[in-house]
This record gives sequence, C-alpha cells and structure tokens, in this order.
Amino acid sequence: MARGKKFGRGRKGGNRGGNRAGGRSEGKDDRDNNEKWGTYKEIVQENEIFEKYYKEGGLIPENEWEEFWGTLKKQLPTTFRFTGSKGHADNVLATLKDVHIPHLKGLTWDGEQVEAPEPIAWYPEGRAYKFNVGKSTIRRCPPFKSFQRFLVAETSCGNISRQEEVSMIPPLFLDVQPWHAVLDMCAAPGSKTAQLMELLHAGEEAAIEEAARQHAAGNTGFEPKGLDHGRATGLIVANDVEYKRAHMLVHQTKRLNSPNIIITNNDATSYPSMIENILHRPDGSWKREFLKFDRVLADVPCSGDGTPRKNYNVWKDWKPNGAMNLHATQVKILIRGLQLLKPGGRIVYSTCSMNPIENEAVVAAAIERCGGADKVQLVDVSDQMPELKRIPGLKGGWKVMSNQGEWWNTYEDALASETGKKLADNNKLWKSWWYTAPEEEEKRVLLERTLRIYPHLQDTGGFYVAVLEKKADIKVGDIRASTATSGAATPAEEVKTEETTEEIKTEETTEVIKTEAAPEAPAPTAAPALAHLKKEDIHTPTHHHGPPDAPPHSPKKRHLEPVEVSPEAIAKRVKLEKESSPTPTPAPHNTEKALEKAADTKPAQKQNNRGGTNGGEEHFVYLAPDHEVLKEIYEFYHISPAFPRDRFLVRNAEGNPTRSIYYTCSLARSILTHNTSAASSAKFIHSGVKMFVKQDVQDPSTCRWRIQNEGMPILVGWMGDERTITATKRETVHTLLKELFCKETGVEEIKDRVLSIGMGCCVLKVLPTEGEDGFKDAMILPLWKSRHTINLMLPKEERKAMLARIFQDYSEILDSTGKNKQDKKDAEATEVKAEGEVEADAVEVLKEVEQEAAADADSDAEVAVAEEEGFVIVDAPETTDVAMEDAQKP
Ligand SMILES: C[S@@+](CC[C@H](N)C(=O)[O-])C[C@H]1O[C@@H](n2cnc3c(N)ncnc32)[C@H](O)[C@@H]1O
Repeated sequence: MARGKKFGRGRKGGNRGGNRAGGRSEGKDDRDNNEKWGTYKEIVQENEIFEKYYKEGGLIPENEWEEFWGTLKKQLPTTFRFTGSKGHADNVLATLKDVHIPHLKGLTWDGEQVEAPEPIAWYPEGRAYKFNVGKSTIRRCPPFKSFQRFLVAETSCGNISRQEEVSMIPPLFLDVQPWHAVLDMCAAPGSKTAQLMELLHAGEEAAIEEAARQHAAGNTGFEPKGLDHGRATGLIVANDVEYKRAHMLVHQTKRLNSPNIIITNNDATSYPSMIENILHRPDGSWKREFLKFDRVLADVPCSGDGTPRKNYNVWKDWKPNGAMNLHATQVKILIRGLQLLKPGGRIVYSTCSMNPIENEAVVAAAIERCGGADKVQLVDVSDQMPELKRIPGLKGGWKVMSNQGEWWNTYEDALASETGKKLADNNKLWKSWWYTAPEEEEKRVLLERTLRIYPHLQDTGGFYVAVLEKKADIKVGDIRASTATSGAATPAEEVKTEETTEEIKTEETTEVIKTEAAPEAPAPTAAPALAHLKKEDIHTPTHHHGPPDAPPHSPKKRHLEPVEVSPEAIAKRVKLEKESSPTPTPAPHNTEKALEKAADTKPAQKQNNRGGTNGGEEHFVYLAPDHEVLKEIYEFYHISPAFPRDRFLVRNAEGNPTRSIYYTCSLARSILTHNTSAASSAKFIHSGVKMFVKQDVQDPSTCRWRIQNEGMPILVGWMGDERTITATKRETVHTLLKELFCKETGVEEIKDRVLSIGMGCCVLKVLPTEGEDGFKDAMILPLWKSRHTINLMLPKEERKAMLARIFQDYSEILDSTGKNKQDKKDAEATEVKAEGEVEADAVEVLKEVEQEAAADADSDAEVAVAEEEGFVIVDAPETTDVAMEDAQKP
C-alpha cells in the first residue's frame, strides 16, 4: 500500500501555511479576530458550501445557528491538563494556582481585565484548565511571558499536556484499568495515548506503597488485584499508519516513563492479530493464543470539520466529499477494532468532525455489519461526566450533499441524480452514508447514545464520540457484506470481510500443533523488601499480566482467544519463525571485546528500514537473565535478585548491550518475543524505558552503566543503600540544581556521604520532612559522582524548570568551577574544563544528558506542531476503493 501517500495527499496542515490574508473580523470577546491581540491574523473565514451544509442540513437548531457559526470563527482558548502519573503533578498544579493565576488575574491587556485560567468543569479532579486567551497571544505578548515559560518548561518535563479540550474526552470513557490491554488504533501525535497511559498507571504510587507495607508486615502473599507489587500489568499498544507520526508517539510517550507500552506502525483497517502466548502441553504440543484487547480507542482520520478554529484550511478547502471519501476507511477501522476486542470489552470511536457521514453513519454501519445489537451495543454514558455539555447523536434520517451542493435525502434519491449515478458507477456511492432506522425497535441502533459536541456549547472545537461494548464473539458469518454501492460491480469493500476471516473464525476454535521450537514462558519472580521506602521511592516492575484474581501467567483468565489457523499457514509460520531466529532465543554472552566492537542501535527516528526481523523495522532482543552485563549492573547497584531480570531489552540485531538497555513489562515482552519474526506483519517501532546507558569512565572499578533518569523510578525501590545518597534540605537540592560540577565538599548536608561513596552513578533520595527547610514530598534525582565533583544528571532546561518551580529562582545555572562564566556554549565550556580539574567522565555524562535533551526538544517541536494542526483531511482523495484494495494486501 502507498502508506503515507494515501492520507498524506489529502492532508492539510492547519494553521501553518494557511491562507491568512484578508477576510473579515467580527464578534466581541478577546479572541475574536481582532487586531488588538496583534497575533491572530485574519483569515478568510468563509466557505459557502460549508455554511450551506450545516445551515441546511438540519443538525443545528435554528435559534443556535448564529452562536454556533460565530464560535467557529473565534480563536480557541488555551487548554492544558496536569498529567496524573507523576508524583509531583500536584506541585505543578499548585504553582499554577499560587504563582501564575494571581499574576494573570491582576493583568490588564489593552485596557481589559484578563480572565485567569479556570478548571474545566467536567474534567475529573480539576486536573485540566482553560484560559480564554489564544495560544498565539500567549506566545507573543509580553504580559504572558512567565506563564508561557511555565507552560513550555512543564510541558517538556511531561508534567503538563497542552491538549484541546474536546480531545481529552475519549480516553475518559474507556474506563481503563491497570491490568487492561489497550489498543490505540490511530494514535499520533499521541495526546490521547498519553492519557491512556496515565489512566493505566493511575493510583500506582498508592498501590505500590500498600504493597510495600504488606511486604514489610511479612504478608508476602499480598497482591493487589491485577497488579504486580502495585504496578500496572496492562499494556498500551499505540499505532499509527504514518511512519513519521508513529515516531512522534515514541517521543510523546517517553515522557511518561512507562514500561507498559508498545508502538506499532500498521494500517488499522487490517491491524494484525498478535500472539500473546504459546501454551505448552505435557505431550509436547502447544497452541498459540492471540491477544485480544480489553479496550480500544479508534480516534480515526477525519475531515476535521469541527476544527476550523485551529485548522484554518478547513475554511479554504472544505467540500462535502471529504467526509464521503473517508467513510469506508472509518467503518473498516471500527470493525477491525471490534474484532480485536474481547467480549465485554469497550471501544470508543471518535472524530473531530460534526458530519454524520463520518459519525453516526459509521457507527451504524459497523454495528450492523458485525451482527447488530446482539454483538455490539452502544453504551449509555449520559450519567458520565454530567458537566460535559453534549447533544444526543442523530437517530438517523440525515441528508447527504453532493460536491455540487445537491441534497439527497436517501440513497435512492442519489441514484436518481446524475452525479449520484456517476458515483455509483465508479463504486463511490455508499448506502451506509445514510441510516434509516428499522421499524422493529430492537433492531434499531441506539445512535442517540452517542455524543455530539458543538463548539458553542462550551467554547471548544466540534467533536463526536461513541462508546460501544462488544457483547459476544463476532464470527465470520456475522460480518455482513457492505450495503455499499449500487450496480453489479463488487466493490473492494465486499472482499474486505474475507480478509478478516482468520481473526473472526479463530474466536471459536483452537489449533494444536507439535513442535520442538516453542519458547519458554518467563518465570515469575519474588518481591523485594520495600518496607523502608516512601511511596515515591518505590516503583515495582510488573511480573504478570492479568485481570483481578488472575494468578501470574494465567492466560485463561485473561480470556485469550485461541486461534485456529489452517495447517498450511501454521506450518509456514513455524518454518519462517525457525528460519528467522525468533527473539525468545536469549542473546549470547559476548566477551568484552565483542561488545565494544558491535555496532549499537542509535535512536532510529529518521531511519526507515533497519533490516530487522519485524517488518524490516526495529530489533527487539531480550538479554539472557544471567548476561554478564546484567550481572555487573546488579552487583554494582546492589539490585535485589527479585527484580525481574528477564525483561531487559537491547535494540540491535546482534542482541549485544553496547550502548543502551531498555526495560519492558512482562506482557510487552510476550508480545515482542512472539511477534517479531519475519512471519509477523506487525511493525514494532518502540517499546521499553531506557534503563541503563553505557558511559566512558576513567576508573576501571566504576560501573560503566549509568542508570538513565527515566528508568530510575522503576529501579530505585529495588536498589540497596550502597549507591544512595539521602538528603532532606532544600538548600542541598538548590545547590545541586544550580551548580554544574559541584565540588564534593560543596554541599554541607551530604558532604560526608559524597566523600565516602565510590565513583559513578548514584541516586539522590530527597526525603520529606516537616521542617521549613525541607520538602513535603519525596524526590528521586540521578547523580554522577566523579573524583572531585558531584553532578545531577539533569539537562539545563530541566534544572531551570525545577529551580523556577521549587525555588522561584529564575537566574542562570552556575558553572561552579568558576572558569567559564563568560562562555555561552555549554559544549565549549565543558571541553575546556575537561582539561582542567573537572573529570572527563563527568563532562561526558553531562554532555550526553544535554544531547538527549536536545533530541527531545526537536521531537517536542514536531509534536507541538502536529498537535496544533491536528490531523485533518479536508480534501480526502477519492480513492476509497483503492484504499480498500490496499487494506487487503497481505
Ligand atoms: C485524528 S488523528 C489521531 C489523533 C490522536 N489520537 C491524538 O489524540 O493525538 C488520526 C491519525 O490516524 C492516522 N491514520 C490515518 N489512517 C490510518 C490507518 N489506516 N491506520 C492507522 N492510522 C491511521 C493518521 O496518521 C493520524 O495520525
């Protein structure tokens, strides 16, 4: 398939490159297209056929028209939310309340009082805010500078997610639990994926604390439901068909430091089934069990006609056929999502379009084609998030408009017209663009249970959400042929159902085959002693994945769907897997020399074909638990033997730990080990939290593997005290944040400990105290001890954000060697010092930390642009049938 091209061709970029010349301005509040803000340049906010469509289409009540249309022309408020899975998210929220809101409240701008940010009423726990000043104004106007700095800094640290209000809705209807397997089918740039991850890890800190308390009390059998020592056992699989956009997901999700995520790059209309487990039988036979998801999000590509407030090209390019051309793809994505869902599981379908052809019509078509209400039902969510203003979905009977502005009340009307006939002749007229409810009430799809969110209801973009529950397995016989087109020709859509046969058939039967090559399941491990640690200190890795009450590795209780595959297909697959050396084979124990020589995997962001066994993409090779490098690391950091050793991953074909070692949860390991052979069509892009990075060190007794900042929270609860420095005082943290190359005797509170600890990576644990000179909450920070200095391994920008947030200190970072105060460039500065009294390894560590931060900042910028633009296909190519054919290719 011409990936990228299919959607790329029709994709419009939003406000970058939009036509901003001329136009009109009207309205009355601060965000109207008004010169006074000097930033929101006027654009042509007119599109006759767009206006006609919504004015005559009968969707918007007449008495609301002016408000609806007027709101579409106003700049969007700035909205953002505080991310829930970080211990200090609440502190960041406190900074907004205590520092920025009072400042903004007092502001007058161009003679008017500024309204301070307000919590979004419907968002749980007051964790999302709305500011009635547009993004561009905040960015450019001086009075908002410090607030803008705060937003930027906290966003880059992952404490704030700047996300459009309506975009925050879909994940909240999914009711994600820590043990859930969740598929985000169209995920990039990833704001909803980030929310899903937060939901998966919600309450984890408290759960870990409870688990630790129980272990301390000797209750070693204690295990919270569906958790692994308090940690989530579930998995988020985030997918996008566009390669570059899939890589945005890597960046976006990296900030949340979760080992429970896999990123894939597949077409969601034909998303591959993935093996989760291979069950061994005493007689030597085994069977494959395929992963079914507890939750699926289908936030599909759409015409985006609810987004003209940020995607200005909607004004320029909107045409009726944008929605028509996307309808079939949207139906296919939803059907595929339903197939991949467990019975009892929930799927949310959403678009940022107000057009029924992309919304109710898609939902009705998918439900009907899957076998109707016995198989799939819309969930009544009217009592959820009651403050969210919404209109019930349309029951049916909407009109469809041709590109020429001709209205068709029914499919037959369309066929009777010349344009409609032409479309039908080309297999481009779809019956499912309309929905007429059947007379029998029980057969009616309850479309009014879906949610329409219009811009004027609460000053947002337009949006649509449907929450569906799978009631029963969907067998191949249940999938109805599409009622797509007229004429004798069979459109590709009809054939698509055959393509999904394997998955659907498989829900009933199992296949048993004999083989000697079946991999072993990883062994569960015991718990460490965690009693002495605070909740923020402890992050326990997962052992197993399962629903409440499920014992470790109890796939039956996870409602796995055994899959029947034809004997030929199985034989072929087994052969291919053998030939392509499947990843469960542990990596060899290489000698030191070989390790040094082997090429390492650098970040693969820009590369497209890495020659891996997984769709030609990346390599995912798990290290043998007794690998000599892991031994060295475990010894140096005194890591509990109970910390799972079978979940460490490297990203090169050789399976050598040459530069970075990643850590994943157990379920991610299962998926990556069973599905990365050449036989699998799943294309994995990323998984794992970077846990250890190899460092050049001068002293041979120093471990060359430093703990990466993002891996520290997961590991710290399992480390002995030997590599830990404990502090309580604000002054200590302030000095360490403020000074690069801090002298080892320079921080009074920890000086003795710093002098006694060996060189290399260690952890600074800041414990909470009641005293004024201490902190209310615990903190964990990564340190590098060299011969004469001690350094926080944090990039400058993060140091600055912390200094500003914790100490309201906005001054520059100091180079405590005193040598290079005049230097502007860090790189030059560190090189000069390397020759002097500052050890080269410390210089190297800081340089690497800065480089990683710079790479992140680049990706940040890309993601920010993508988020601002949204993903809008205002003039989708008329290739519906081609898209269908593409999706059927093996
Ligand atoms: C509306 S955007 C998703 C926004 C995203 N859920 C978020 O919250 O950041 C739709 C995404 O679907 C992707 N896409 C389009 N067609 C697809 C397909 N057939 N399979 C998977 N992804 C697709 C696009 O690349 C785009 O990133």
